[in-house]
Amino acid sequence: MSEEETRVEKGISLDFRDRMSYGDYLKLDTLLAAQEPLTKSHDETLFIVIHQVQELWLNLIVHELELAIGKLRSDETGIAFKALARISRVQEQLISAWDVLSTMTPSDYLTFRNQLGQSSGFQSYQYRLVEILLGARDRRMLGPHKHRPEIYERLETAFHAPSIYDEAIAVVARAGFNVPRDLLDRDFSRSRPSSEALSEIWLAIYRAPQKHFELYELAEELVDVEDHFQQWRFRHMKTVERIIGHKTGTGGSSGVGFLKTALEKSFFPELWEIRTRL
Ligand code: HEM
Ligand SMILES: N[C@@H](CC(=O)c1ccccc1NC=O)C(=O)O
Repeated sequence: MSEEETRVEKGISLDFRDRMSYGDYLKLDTLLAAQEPLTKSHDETLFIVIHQVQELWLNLIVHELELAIGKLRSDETGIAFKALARISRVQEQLISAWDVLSTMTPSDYLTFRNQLGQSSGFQSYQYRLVEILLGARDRRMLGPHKHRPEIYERLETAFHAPSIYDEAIAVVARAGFNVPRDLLDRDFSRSRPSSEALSEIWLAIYRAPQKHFELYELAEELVDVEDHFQQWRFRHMKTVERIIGHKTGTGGSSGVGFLKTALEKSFFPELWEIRTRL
């Protein structure tokens, strides 16, 4: 073994020129060149970084959700649980990022808000994809992505496929519960009303957790993810109120009023509804 090879083996190579380096591997030049404020406003850098960090975490959430959906389908529930637990931890990061953005005051934001034109969070396709993978089925939300065919197709594909909740319900059916056929064989692109039959099944699982431990754990992992999702929505709404009050949004909505109505949406209604009845 040459002297250089021995050094590499010990992890102390001194010659980095033609080897993979930290910056190359992480594409840091690209990553750190991606903060290009449109104004000289000091706080615009914070605004850009917060959004970029959120999009990076959303990317990981999509990656983990797609894994979890596939693993539930093949009854590898342990791997799906691990992915769902990781998603919850990532969501904690997303939620605490609002604390950083809250250091921006209304007057700070108004120094560059005009430059944002009509762009808004409505155009975050990763956020929309996460909602769709969790089970949201509101076709109107695809509209802002029509001009980007590849992204639109990805959203459409997820829109027509079973969500994580649809797959969880199929796991429950395969475990022997009498899930109505119309919940299993259905047009997954349609939202469905809350199902009393499904609530009864979750009630049975929650009343005998030891007997159905895997399903009970699955349900609680899902509740954790929705709980965190709602916390994110709430912190977004409150941060927006704190920064722009009740001004209308750049995306054309009423602003805070719209964000408050989004708080009423639930991905897994039966899992929340049964809690009163236990
Ligand atoms: C100063 C900070 C922010 C303000 C004032 C703000 C304001 C708004 C408003 C008013 C809306 C409604 C759409 C509209 O009419 O514009 C909206 C939607 C949205 N915003 Fe923000 N936002 C801020 C920061 C963020 C950040 C950091 C993210 C993270 C990626 C984000 C993601 C979203 C998403 C995903 C939506 C769509 C929500 C839905 O359809 O339910 N926003 N935002
Ligand atoms: N909707 C915001 C603008 C906004 O927040 C925004 C603009 C451009 C890129 C990302 C944004 N963030 C999320 O809504 C506003 O009405 O001030």
